[in-house]
Amino acid sequence: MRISEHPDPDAVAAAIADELLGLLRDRQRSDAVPVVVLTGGTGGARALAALGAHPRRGDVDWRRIRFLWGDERWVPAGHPERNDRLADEALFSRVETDPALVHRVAGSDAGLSLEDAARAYAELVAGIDRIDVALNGVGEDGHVASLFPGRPELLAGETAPAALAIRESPKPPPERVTLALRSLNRAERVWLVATGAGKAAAVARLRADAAGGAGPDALPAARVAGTRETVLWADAAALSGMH
Ligand SMILES: O=C(O)[C@H](O)[C@@H](O)[C@H](O)[C@H](O)COP(=O)(O)O
Repeated sequence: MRISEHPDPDAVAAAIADELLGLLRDRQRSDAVPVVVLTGGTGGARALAALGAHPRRGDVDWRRIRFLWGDERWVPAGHPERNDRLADEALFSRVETDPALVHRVAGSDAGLSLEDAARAYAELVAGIDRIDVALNGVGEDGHVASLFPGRPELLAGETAPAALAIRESPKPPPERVTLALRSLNRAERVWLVATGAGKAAAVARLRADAAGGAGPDALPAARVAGTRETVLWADAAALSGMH
């Protein structure tokens, strides 16, 4: 795991936006349609805002980028608590995307059960053959997406569905759809985002878990790793737990 340390949360977001733009531009230069998995949370929101405000956002064709979400809250489409709403407000309002490539999880008002929505998303994700970057905010308990410590979803191995229904989430709202670990781990690059002193304990533990081989009892944030790279984007406060 590479650690990219920055002075504060805005500097972390700016650095992620810079690197992501460069990656998207390089992939499009080789005629690819890059695939990015977005995240919720304040870290994710700041990164999206930095992207949407980036002076070089015009260097990429946003209509030729495929977007997924690492997780989504089971609330109606357009609800303020939706993770895709963060992207709508911070980024998609500033660039032109192709809605057919923006893969939103069904809203709880779509007439599907939570399980059916998770199954539908799993089928969609299973059909995507390459994921370039998966952005993951890290929770204070070391969760990523809606994969929380000690939950059975973490034990679901390679035979698990690509996306899962989550009930009784310790982080409200209680019901969510999340990508499974194995889906996040298909990403070439897994980028973890953690800022603030509140994340210091989780960051210290995830670094130790990752260094120790990230067995089944490791934090969820330690169990995600890109096939090409894993980067922890953090500020000094979140990294303060190791000194
Ligand atoms: O749906 C969600 O809540 C997010 O996807 C979640 O995984 C988030 O990224 C972490 O909880 C970190 O959130 P903060 O960056 O706000 O601490």
